[in-house]
Amino acid sequence: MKRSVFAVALNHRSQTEAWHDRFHQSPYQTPPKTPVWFIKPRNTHRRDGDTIALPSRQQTFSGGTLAVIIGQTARKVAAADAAAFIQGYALANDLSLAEESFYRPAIKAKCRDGFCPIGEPAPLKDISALEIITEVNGVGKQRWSTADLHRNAAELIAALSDFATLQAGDVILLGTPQQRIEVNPGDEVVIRAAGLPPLHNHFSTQAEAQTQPEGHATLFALGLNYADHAAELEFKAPEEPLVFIKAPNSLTGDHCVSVRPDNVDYMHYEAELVVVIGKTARNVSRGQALEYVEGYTLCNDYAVRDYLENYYRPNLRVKSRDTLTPLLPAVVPRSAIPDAQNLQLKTFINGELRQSGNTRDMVFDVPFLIAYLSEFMTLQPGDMIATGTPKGLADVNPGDEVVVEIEGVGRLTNRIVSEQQFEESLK
Ligand SMILES: O=C(O)C[C@H](/C=C/C(=O)C(=O)O)C(=O)O
Ligand SMILES: [Mg+2]
Repeated sequence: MKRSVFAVALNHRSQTEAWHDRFHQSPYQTPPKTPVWFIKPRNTHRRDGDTIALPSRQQTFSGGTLAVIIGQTARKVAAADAAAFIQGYALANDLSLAEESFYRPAIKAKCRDGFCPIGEPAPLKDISALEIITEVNGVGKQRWSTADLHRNAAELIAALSDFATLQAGDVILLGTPQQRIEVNPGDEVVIRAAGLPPLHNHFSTQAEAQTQPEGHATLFALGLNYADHAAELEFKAPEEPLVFIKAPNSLTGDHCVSVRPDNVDYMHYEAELVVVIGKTARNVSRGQALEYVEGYTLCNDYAVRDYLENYYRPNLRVKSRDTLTPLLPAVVPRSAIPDAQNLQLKTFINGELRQSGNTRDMVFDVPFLIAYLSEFMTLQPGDMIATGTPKGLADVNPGDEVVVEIEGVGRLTNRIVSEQQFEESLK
Protein backbone atom coordinates (compact mmCIF):
# COMPACT_ATOMS: atom_id res chain seq x y z
CA MET A 1 0.00 0.00 0.00
CA LYS A 2 1.41 3.38 -1.02
CA ARG A 3 0.81 5.51 2.03
CA SER A 4 2.40 8.50 3.68
CA VAL A 5 3.17 8.45 7.38
CA PHE A 6 3.06 11.90 8.96
CA ALA A 7 3.96 12.56 12.57
CA VAL A 8 3.82 15.57 14.84
CA ALA A 9 6.42 16.66 17.37
CA LEU A 10 5.85 18.71 20.53
CA ASN A 11 2.21 17.68 20.71
CA HIS A 12 2.44 16.37 24.28
CA ARG A 13 2.17 18.79 27.19
CA SER A 14 5.20 17.26 28.93
CA GLN A 15 7.36 18.20 25.90
CA THR A 16 6.32 21.84 25.68
CA GLU A 17 6.65 22.14 29.47
CA ALA A 18 10.17 20.67 29.40
CA TRP A 19 11.27 22.91 26.51
CA HIS A 20 9.35 26.04 27.63
CA ASP A 21 12.37 28.23 28.47
CA ARG A 22 14.41 27.09 25.46
CA PHE A 23 11.52 27.91 23.12
CA HIS A 24 11.62 31.55 24.25
CA GLN A 25 15.29 31.80 23.26
CA SER A 26 17.24 31.67 20.01
CA PRO A 27 16.80 30.07 17.48
CA TYR A 28 13.14 29.42 18.37
CA GLN A 29 12.16 32.82 19.94
CA THR A 30 8.55 31.70 20.45
CA PRO A 31 6.79 28.34 21.01
CA PRO A 32 5.41 26.72 17.83
CA LYS A 33 2.17 28.25 16.59
CA THR A 34 1.24 25.37 14.28
CA PRO A 35 1.79 21.59 14.49
CA VAL A 36 5.46 20.61 14.05
CA TRP A 37 5.05 18.04 11.31
CA PHE A 38 7.57 15.50 10.11
CA ILE A 39 7.49 12.50 7.79
CA LYS A 40 8.46 8.89 8.57
CA PRO A 41 9.55 7.78 5.07
CA ARG A 42 9.10 4.28 3.69
CA ASN A 43 12.52 2.98 4.80
CA THR A 44 11.28 3.42 8.40
CA HIS A 45 8.05 1.42 7.94
CA ARG A 46 7.89 -2.00 9.62
CA ARG A 47 5.11 -4.25 10.90
CA ASP A 48 4.15 -6.03 14.11
CA GLY A 49 6.61 -8.86 14.74
CA ASP A 50 9.44 -7.41 12.62
CA THR A 51 12.95 -7.31 14.01
CA ILE A 52 14.46 -3.82 14.01
CA ALA A 53 18.19 -3.17 13.75
CA LEU A 54 19.50 -0.53 16.12
CA PRO A 55 22.34 1.79 15.09
CA SER A 56 25.56 0.93 16.89
CA ARG A 57 27.16 3.29 19.41
CA GLN A 58 24.05 5.51 19.58
CA GLN A 59 21.18 5.54 22.05
CA THR A 60 17.80 4.76 20.48
CA PHE A 61 14.56 5.66 22.22
CA SER A 62 11.13 4.11 21.93
CA GLY A 63 8.18 6.36 21.11
CA GLY A 64 5.00 4.38 21.61
CA THR A 65 2.14 6.37 20.13
CA LEU A 66 -1.28 6.19 18.51
CA ALA A 67 -1.63 6.27 14.72
CA VAL A 68 -4.81 7.53 13.08
CA ILE A 69 -5.53 5.98 9.69
CA ILE A 70 -7.24 8.02 6.99
CA GLY A 71 -10.16 6.26 5.32
CA GLN A 72 -10.90 8.54 2.35
CA THR A 73 -9.44 11.51 0.51
CA ALA A 74 -9.27 14.39 2.95
CA ARG A 75 -8.77 17.92 1.69
CA LYS A 76 -9.38 21.02 3.85
CA VAL A 77 -11.44 18.99 6.32
CA ALA A 78 -12.86 20.79 9.35
CA ALA A 79 -12.08 19.20 12.73
CA ALA A 80 -15.80 18.79 13.38
CA ASP A 81 -16.08 16.64 10.23
CA ALA A 82 -12.86 14.66 10.66
CA ALA A 83 -14.44 11.53 12.16
CA ALA A 84 -15.90 10.65 8.75
CA PHE A 85 -12.35 10.54 7.32
CA ILE A 86 -10.94 8.17 9.95
CA GLN A 87 -10.80 4.50 9.01
CA GLY A 88 -9.35 3.36 12.33
CA TYR A 89 -6.36 3.46 14.65
CA ALA A 90 -3.20 1.47 15.24
CA LEU A 91 -0.29 1.45 17.65
CA ALA A 92 3.03 2.72 16.33
CA ASN A 93 6.53 3.29 17.59
CA ASP A 94 8.08 6.62 16.59
CA LEU A 95 11.64 5.49 17.29
CA SER A 96 14.24 8.22 17.54
CA LEU A 97 17.77 9.07 18.57
CA ALA A 98 17.91 11.75 21.27
CA GLU A 99 16.07 14.93 20.29
CA GLU A 100 18.70 17.60 20.82
CA SER A 101 17.03 20.30 18.76
CA PHE A 102 13.75 21.00 17.05
CA TYR A 103 15.16 23.77 14.84
CA ARG A 104 16.04 21.79 11.71
CA PRO A 105 14.35 18.55 10.48
CA ALA A 106 15.66 15.59 12.47
CA ILE A 107 16.14 13.18 9.55
CA LYS A 108 19.18 11.45 11.11
CA ALA A 109 17.35 11.02 14.43
CA LYS A 110 13.93 9.94 13.21
CA CYS A 111 14.20 8.45 9.74
CA ARG A 112 16.64 5.59 10.18
CA ASP A 113 15.71 2.17 8.76
CA GLY A 114 12.94 0.53 10.78
CA PHE A 115 12.24 3.58 12.95
CA CYS A 116 8.49 3.41 12.45
CA PRO A 117 6.82 0.03 13.03
CA ILE A 118 3.02 0.27 12.84
CA GLY A 119 0.66 -2.38 14.20
CA GLU A 120 -2.57 -3.80 12.84
CA PRO A 121 -5.51 -1.36 12.68
CA ALA A 122 -8.81 -1.54 14.54
CA PRO A 123 -11.78 0.81 14.97
CA LEU A 124 -12.05 2.67 18.27
CA LYS A 125 -14.96 4.76 19.46
CA ASP A 126 -13.23 7.11 21.88
CA ILE A 127 -9.53 7.96 21.97
CA SER A 128 -9.87 11.13 24.04
CA ALA A 129 -8.14 9.52 27.04
CA LEU A 130 -6.53 6.38 25.72
CA GLU A 131 -3.60 5.04 27.73
CA ILE A 132 -0.55 4.06 25.65
CA ILE A 133 1.64 1.56 27.50
CA THR A 134 5.22 0.55 26.65
CA GLU A 135 6.64 -2.71 27.99
CA VAL A 136 10.31 -3.61 27.61
CA ASN A 137 11.12 -7.31 28.15
CA GLY A 138 7.76 -7.78 29.85
CA VAL A 139 8.15 -4.87 32.27
CA GLY A 140 5.87 -1.83 32.03
CA LYS A 141 8.19 1.16 31.47
CA GLN A 142 5.84 3.95 30.35
CA ARG A 143 2.19 4.85 30.45
CA TRP A 144 0.79 8.09 28.98
CA SER A 145 -2.65 9.33 28.02
CA THR A 146 -3.90 10.95 24.83
CA ALA A 147 -5.75 13.35 27.14
CA ASP A 148 -2.40 15.14 27.51
CA LEU A 149 -2.01 15.93 23.81
CA HIS A 150 -2.25 19.56 22.70
CA ARG A 151 -4.12 18.64 19.51
CA ASN A 152 -6.32 15.55 19.05
CA ALA A 153 -6.69 13.45 15.89
CA ALA A 154 -9.49 15.58 14.46
CA GLU A 155 -7.55 18.81 14.97
CA LEU A 156 -4.43 17.31 13.39
CA ILE A 157 -6.39 16.04 10.37
CA ALA A 158 -7.83 19.52 9.95
CA ALA A 159 -4.43 21.21 10.25
CA LEU A 160 -2.63 18.86 7.84
CA SER A 161 -5.41 18.54 5.25
CA ASP A 162 -5.57 22.34 5.07
CA PHE A 163 -2.40 22.30 2.96
CA ALA A 164 -1.78 18.64 2.14
CA THR A 165 -4.49 16.43 0.65
CA LEU A 166 -4.53 13.11 2.52
CA GLN A 167 -5.35 9.81 0.86
CA ALA A 168 -6.96 6.61 2.17
CA GLY A 169 -4.28 4.65 4.02
CA ASP A 170 -2.27 7.71 5.03
CA VAL A 171 -1.33 7.78 8.68
CA ILE A 172 -0.80 10.49 11.30
CA LEU A 173 1.15 9.65 14.48
CA LEU A 174 -0.30 11.74 17.32
CA GLY A 175 2.83 12.43 19.32
CA THR A 176 4.92 11.14 22.21
CA PRO A 177 5.70 12.40 25.73
CA GLN A 178 8.97 14.02 26.72
CA GLN A 179 10.22 10.97 28.64
CA ARG A 180 11.56 8.39 26.21
CA ILE A 181 12.44 4.79 27.01
CA GLU A 182 15.84 3.61 25.76
CA VAL A 183 15.83 0.37 23.75
CA ASN A 184 18.87 -1.88 23.32
CA PRO A 185 19.79 -4.88 21.19
CA GLY A 186 18.04 -8.00 22.55
CA ASP A 187 15.05 -6.05 23.86
CA GLU A 188 11.46 -7.12 23.21
CA VAL A 189 9.25 -4.02 23.12
CA VAL A 190 5.45 -4.18 23.21
CA ILE A 191 3.21 -1.12 22.80
CA ARG A 192 -0.28 -1.69 24.19
CA ALA A 193 -3.59 0.19 24.41
CA ALA A 194 -7.12 -1.00 25.19
CA GLY A 195 -9.01 -2.13 22.10
CA LEU A 196 -6.00 -2.25 19.76
CA PRO A 197 -3.78 -5.14 18.63
CA PRO A 198 -0.44 -4.82 20.46
CA LEU A 199 2.70 -3.85 18.55
CA HIS A 200 5.55 -6.19 19.36
CA ASN A 201 9.06 -5.76 17.93
CA HIS A 202 12.38 -7.40 18.68
CA PHE A 203 15.48 -5.15 18.61
CA SER A 204 18.82 -6.38 17.43
CA THR A 205 22.14 -5.26 15.99
CA GLN A 206 21.14 -6.82 12.68
CA ALA A 207 17.83 -7.21 10.88
CA GLU A 208 16.74 -8.56 7.56
CA ALA A 209 16.68 -5.88 4.89
CA GLN A 210 13.26 -4.43 4.04
CA THR A 211 12.09 -6.50 1.05
CA GLN A 212 9.21 -4.61 -0.53
CA PRO A 213 9.09 -1.00 0.75
CA GLU A 214 5.39 -0.09 0.93
CA GLY A 215 5.14 3.67 1.06
CA HIS A 216 5.67 6.31 -1.59
CA ALA A 217 9.16 6.93 -2.94
CA THR A 218 10.90 9.42 -0.71
CA LEU A 219 11.60 12.91 -2.04
CA PHE A 220 14.53 14.34 -0.10
CA ALA A 221 15.35 18.03 -0.47
CA LEU A 222 18.37 20.07 0.56
CA GLY A 223 18.28 23.41 2.32
CA LEU A 224 21.07 25.91 1.59
CA ASN A 225 23.09 23.59 -0.67
CA TYR A 226 24.36 26.57 -2.70
CA ALA A 227 26.41 29.02 -0.68
CA ASP A 228 25.15 32.02 -2.64
CA HIS A 229 21.54 31.08 -1.86
CA ALA A 230 22.41 30.58 1.80
CA ALA A 231 23.92 34.07 1.77
CA GLU A 232 20.83 35.65 0.18
CA LEU A 233 18.79 34.13 3.06
CA GLU A 234 21.42 35.45 5.49
CA PHE A 235 22.57 32.00 6.52
CA LYS A 236 26.09 30.53 6.45
CA ALA A 237 26.62 27.54 4.20
CA PRO A 238 25.85 24.40 6.26
CA GLU A 239 28.61 22.10 7.59
CA GLU A 240 26.34 19.06 7.24
CA PRO A 241 23.62 18.54 4.63
CA LEU A 242 20.34 20.22 5.72
CA VAL A 243 17.96 17.51 4.57
CA PHE A 244 14.20 17.73 4.67
CA ILE A 245 11.52 15.54 3.12
CA LYS A 246 8.74 16.69 0.81
CA ALA A 247 5.41 14.89 0.95
CA PRO A 248 4.09 13.23 -2.25
CA ASN A 249 0.86 15.27 -2.18
CA SER A 250 2.94 18.30 -3.18
CA LEU A 251 4.02 16.71 -6.47
CA THR A 252 2.59 17.92 -9.75
CA GLY A 253 3.79 17.71 -13.32
CA ASP A 254 4.84 19.73 -16.36
CA HIS A 255 2.43 22.42 -17.60
CA CYS A 256 0.40 22.15 -14.39
CA VAL A 257 -0.65 24.89 -11.97
CA SER A 258 0.86 25.75 -8.59
CA VAL A 259 -1.34 27.47 -6.03
CA ARG A 260 -0.21 30.64 -4.29
CA PRO A 261 -2.13 30.81 -0.99
CA ASP A 262 -4.23 33.96 -0.52
CA ASN A 263 -3.03 36.61 1.91
CA VAL A 264 0.68 35.69 1.82
CA ASP A 265 3.56 38.08 1.13
CA TYR A 266 6.22 35.83 -0.34
CA MET A 267 6.10 32.61 -2.35
CA HIS A 268 9.24 31.89 -4.36
CA TYR A 269 10.45 29.43 -6.97
CA GLU A 270 13.54 27.22 -6.66
CA ALA A 271 15.09 25.55 -9.72
CA GLU A 272 16.64 22.25 -8.59
CA LEU A 273 18.44 19.28 -10.12
CA VAL A 274 16.81 16.04 -8.94
CA VAL A 275 18.73 12.78 -8.65
CA VAL A 276 16.70 9.58 -9.11
CA ILE A 277 17.98 6.47 -7.33
CA GLY A 278 18.14 3.38 -9.55
CA LYS A 279 19.11 0.58 -7.19
CA THR A 280 18.97 -0.12 -3.47
CA ALA A 281 21.69 1.81 -1.69
CA ARG A 282 22.89 1.33 1.89
CA ASN A 283 26.30 2.38 3.23
CA VAL A 284 27.43 3.42 -0.22
CA SER A 285 30.79 5.15 -0.58
CA ARG A 286 31.11 8.47 -2.33
CA GLY A 287 33.23 6.77 -4.99
CA GLN A 288 30.53 4.18 -5.78
CA ALA A 289 27.55 6.49 -5.35
CA LEU A 290 26.89 7.38 -8.99
CA GLU A 291 26.47 3.65 -9.81
CA TYR A 292 23.22 3.90 -7.80
CA VAL A 293 21.83 6.77 -9.86
CA GLU A 294 19.22 5.92 -12.47
CA GLY A 295 19.25 9.41 -13.88
CA TYR A 296 18.31 13.04 -13.38
CA THR A 297 15.26 15.22 -13.67
CA LEU A 298 14.33 18.64 -12.30
CA CYS A 299 11.81 20.21 -9.98
CA ASN A 300 10.64 23.54 -8.69
CA ASP A 301 10.87 23.45 -4.88
CA TYR A 302 8.45 26.32 -4.20
CA ALA A 303 8.39 27.81 -0.69
CA VAL A 304 5.80 30.01 1.04
CA ARG A 305 8.03 31.92 3.43
CA ASP A 306 5.09 33.41 5.38
CA TYR A 307 4.56 30.01 6.96
CA LEU A 308 8.16 29.48 8.11
CA GLU A 309 8.54 28.67 11.80
CA ASN A 310 11.79 27.77 13.50
CA TYR A 311 10.65 24.23 14.19
CA TYR A 312 11.85 21.55 11.78
CA ARG A 313 12.54 24.50 9.46
CA PRO A 314 11.58 24.47 6.60
CA ASN A 315 8.37 23.01 7.96
CA LEU A 316 5.93 20.94 5.90
CA ARG A 317 3.43 23.85 5.78
CA VAL A 318 6.10 25.78 3.80
CA LYS A 319 7.37 23.02 1.53
CA SER A 320 4.80 20.20 1.29
CA ARG A 321 1.74 22.08 0.15
CA ASP A 322 -0.43 20.55 -2.60
CA THR A 323 0.87 21.53 -6.11
CA LEU A 324 4.07 23.20 -4.85
CA THR A 325 6.55 20.64 -6.16
CA PRO A 326 6.30 20.55 -9.94
CA LEU A 327 8.54 17.69 -11.13
CA LEU A 328 9.46 16.82 -14.71
CA PRO A 329 8.25 13.23 -15.20
CA ALA A 330 10.93 12.30 -17.75
CA VAL A 331 14.19 11.03 -16.23
CA VAL A 332 17.34 11.55 -18.28
CA PRO A 333 19.54 8.45 -17.92
CA ARG A 334 22.81 8.90 -16.05
CA SER A 335 24.71 7.88 -19.18
CA ALA A 336 23.42 10.97 -20.97
CA ILE A 337 24.76 13.30 -18.25
CA PRO A 338 28.53 12.82 -18.11
CA ASP A 339 29.00 15.46 -15.39
CA ALA A 340 25.99 16.37 -13.24
CA GLN A 341 28.19 18.79 -11.35
CA ASN A 342 28.51 21.17 -14.24
CA LEU A 343 24.98 21.97 -15.41
CA GLN A 344 23.43 25.40 -15.86
CA LEU A 345 20.16 25.98 -13.97
CA LYS A 346 17.82 28.79 -15.02
CA THR A 347 14.40 30.11 -14.02
CA PHE A 348 12.35 32.37 -16.27
CA ILE A 349 9.32 34.31 -15.05
CA ASN A 350 7.04 35.33 -17.91
CA GLY A 351 9.99 34.85 -20.26
CA GLU A 352 12.45 36.96 -18.21
CA LEU A 353 15.57 35.22 -16.83
CA ARG A 354 15.39 35.62 -13.03
CA GLN A 355 17.63 32.86 -11.64
CA SER A 356 20.84 31.44 -13.02
CA GLY A 357 23.37 29.12 -11.44
CA ASN A 358 25.49 26.03 -11.99
CA THR A 359 25.46 22.70 -10.18
CA ARG A 360 29.24 22.98 -9.71
CA ASP A 361 28.40 25.41 -6.90
CA MET A 362 26.64 22.82 -4.76
CA VAL A 363 28.01 22.73 -1.19
CA PHE A 364 27.49 18.94 -1.07
CA ASP A 365 27.62 17.20 -4.43
CA VAL A 366 25.46 14.28 -5.58
CA PRO A 367 27.90 11.48 -4.60
CA PHE A 368 28.33 13.02 -1.15
CA LEU A 369 24.56 13.26 -0.62
CA ILE A 370 23.95 9.64 -1.61
CA ALA A 371 26.77 8.43 0.66
CA TYR A 372 25.52 10.66 3.50
CA LEU A 373 21.89 9.50 3.35
CA SER A 374 22.69 5.83 2.73
CA GLU A 375 24.80 5.75 5.87
CA PHE A 376 21.65 5.69 8.00
CA MET A 377 18.80 5.03 5.55
CA THR A 378 18.26 2.48 2.80
CA LEU A 379 17.62 4.37 -0.43
CA GLN A 380 15.32 2.52 -2.81
CA PRO A 381 14.79 2.78 -6.59
CA GLY A 382 12.54 5.76 -7.28
CA ASP A 383 13.71 7.74 -4.25
CA MET A 384 14.74 11.24 -5.29
CA ILE A 385 17.04 13.96 -4.00
CA ALA A 386 16.25 17.57 -4.91
CA THR A 387 19.72 19.03 -4.57
CA GLY A 388 18.97 22.65 -3.65
CA THR A 389 18.71 25.95 -5.48
CA PRO A 390 21.19 28.76 -6.25
CA LYS A 391 20.59 32.45 -5.51
CA GLY A 392 18.06 34.53 -7.43
CA LEU A 393 14.76 33.97 -5.67
CA ALA A 394 11.79 36.23 -6.19
CA ASP A 395 8.11 36.35 -5.36
CA VAL A 396 5.65 34.91 -7.87
CA ASN A 397 2.00 35.84 -8.32
CA PRO A 398 -1.16 34.42 -9.95
CA GLY A 399 -0.85 34.56 -13.73
CA ASP A 400 2.94 34.20 -13.74
CA GLU A 401 4.41 31.57 -16.03
CA VAL A 402 7.43 29.93 -14.35
CA VAL A 403 9.90 27.94 -16.44
CA VAL A 404 12.74 26.02 -14.83
CA GLU A 405 15.44 24.78 -17.20
CA ILE A 406 18.48 22.64 -16.52
CA GLU A 407 21.07 22.10 -19.24
CA GLY A 408 20.84 18.59 -20.69
CA VAL A 409 18.02 17.60 -18.33
CA GLY A 410 14.91 19.46 -19.45
CA ARG A 411 12.46 22.29 -19.11
CA LEU A 412 9.57 22.44 -16.62
CA THR A 413 6.76 24.92 -17.08
CA ASN A 414 4.03 25.82 -14.67
CA ARG A 415 1.62 28.63 -14.00
CA ILE A 416 0.76 30.29 -10.71
CA VAL A 417 -2.91 30.47 -9.77
CA SER A 418 -4.66 31.90 -6.73
CA GLU A 419 -6.48 29.73 -4.23
CA GLN A 420 -9.75 31.09 -5.55
CA GLN A 421 -8.87 30.22 -9.15
CA PHE A 422 -7.82 26.73 -8.07
CA GLU A 423 -11.03 26.13 -6.09
CA GLU A 424 -13.04 27.31 -9.09
CA SER A 425 -11.17 24.84 -11.32
CA LEU A 426 -12.13 21.96 -8.99
CA LYS A 427 -15.85 22.60 -9.32
O1 LIG B 1 14.48 29.72 4.85
C1 LIG B 1 14.23 28.52 5.05
O2 LIG B 1 14.21 27.97 6.14
C2 LIG B 1 14.00 27.63 3.89
C3 LIG B 1 15.32 27.19 3.37
C4 LIG B 1 15.12 26.26 2.23
C5 LIG B 1 16.00 26.20 1.31
C6 LIG B 1 15.84 25.37 0.10
O3 LIG B 1 14.84 24.71 -0.17
C7 LIG B 1 16.99 25.38 -0.85
O4 LIG B 1 18.03 25.92 -0.45
O5 LIG B 1 16.81 24.83 -1.98
C8 LIG B 1 16.16 26.54 4.42
O6 LIG B 1 16.10 25.32 4.56
O7 LIG B 1 16.87 27.30 5.11
MG1 LIG C 1 14.91 23.99 -2.23
